[in-house]
Amino acid sequence: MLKVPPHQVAGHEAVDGKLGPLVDESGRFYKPLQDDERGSNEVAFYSSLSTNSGIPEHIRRFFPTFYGTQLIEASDGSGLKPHLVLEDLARGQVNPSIMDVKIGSRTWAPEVSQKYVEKCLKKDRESSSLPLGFRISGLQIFRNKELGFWKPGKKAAQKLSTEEVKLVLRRFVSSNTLNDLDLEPDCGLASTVYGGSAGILSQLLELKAWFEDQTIYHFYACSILLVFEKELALEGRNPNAQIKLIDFAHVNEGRGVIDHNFLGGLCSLIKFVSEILTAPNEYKTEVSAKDGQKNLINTDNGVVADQENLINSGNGVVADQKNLTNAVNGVS
Ligand SMILES: Nc1ncnc2c1ncn2[C@@H]1O[C@H](COP(=O)(O)OP(=O)(O)OP(=O)(O)O)[C@@H](O)[C@H]1O
Ligand SMILES: O=P(O)(O)O[C@@H]1[C@H](O)[C@H](O)[C@@H](OP(=O)(O)O)[C@H](OP(=O)(O)O)[C@H]1O
Repeated sequence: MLKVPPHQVAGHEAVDGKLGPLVDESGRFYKPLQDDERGSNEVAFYSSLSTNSGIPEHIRRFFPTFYGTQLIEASDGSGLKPHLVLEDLARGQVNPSIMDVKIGSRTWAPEVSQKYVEKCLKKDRESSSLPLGFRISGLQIFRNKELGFWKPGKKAAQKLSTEEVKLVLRRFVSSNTLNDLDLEPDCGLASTVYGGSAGILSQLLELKAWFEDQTIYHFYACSILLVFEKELALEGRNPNAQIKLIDFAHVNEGRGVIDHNFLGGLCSLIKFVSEILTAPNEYKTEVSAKDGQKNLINTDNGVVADQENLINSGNGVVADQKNLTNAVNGVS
């Protein structure tokens, strides 16, 4: 039986009669091919990845397993449609915390139309993509069984300012239950999730080492998905923290040139994650130095003006505007 992915955090969604991905019980994720060249590009990328002997084995694990394409009933009722068949990265996870981080300060490939450049540039400007080289496309953070997930709307997630992105990266690995009384995230799970030889930082560094050398592909508008099971981390067990690259509709040939756009964004993400490990309390200092809530709320890109999207969190976690503002800013 195909169903809407229970843990999708960004991208096109199979809701309200729209076209989006589906999952089955055997652990497969079916992503519909978009009718334009984005669909064929993504198939071409996965096919090339499967056959390219230049990709080291330890790097292949950062990509979802690809099982080809299949005609299945599309979620929008339009009938049979070709779908990419991928490994479901949330399979077997009970309450996964997930963050989709779109890498690169520039999200369009060369030789696209001026209209498309303008569309992307607008989003890059309105998000942290330009200043940071990446943006959070969407996320969910498990709080606890009673409260469920903290899942801000996609639009609001994408408009987080630099300070808010730093806060959310801390919040992602915090063990406090993230309600409006939390003054700041405790980063209690940082060493288990971000740190250690199998942790997210170590994986990001491994990926970076490949990007410092590889000239096969240029990954425009591609994301790194960060996933882990918070409940396992809280129990002191291995939280299965992993990073995976997803969304290859805009991958181009590298033609002997390193992917400096992706590499720059990856280094920027690595820097923030490293800082959380070395100085988990630094955010507290920044907040007080900036007169706390007032300055953080009045961000220059209007995150808090987008309250409606944040409140409409899909699973009703954020109950009201006040909680939301506090949730985003980490202040009460
Ligand atoms: N293989 C996978 N397994 C589980 N979840 C996935 C997988 N691939 C993608 N997702 C989920 O779906 C979301 C969207 O994925 P993706 O970016 O590939 O779709 P998209 O519709 O092309 O997105 P966009 O509109 O941003 O281009 C991700 O944020 C993630 O939550
Ligand atoms: O992140 P959001 O707000 O969901 O917005 C989507 C996101 O920017 C995708 O990257 C984009 O697809 P491309 O990158 O492939 O252009 C898609 O365009 P679309 O609506 O034209 O499919 C947008 O709707």
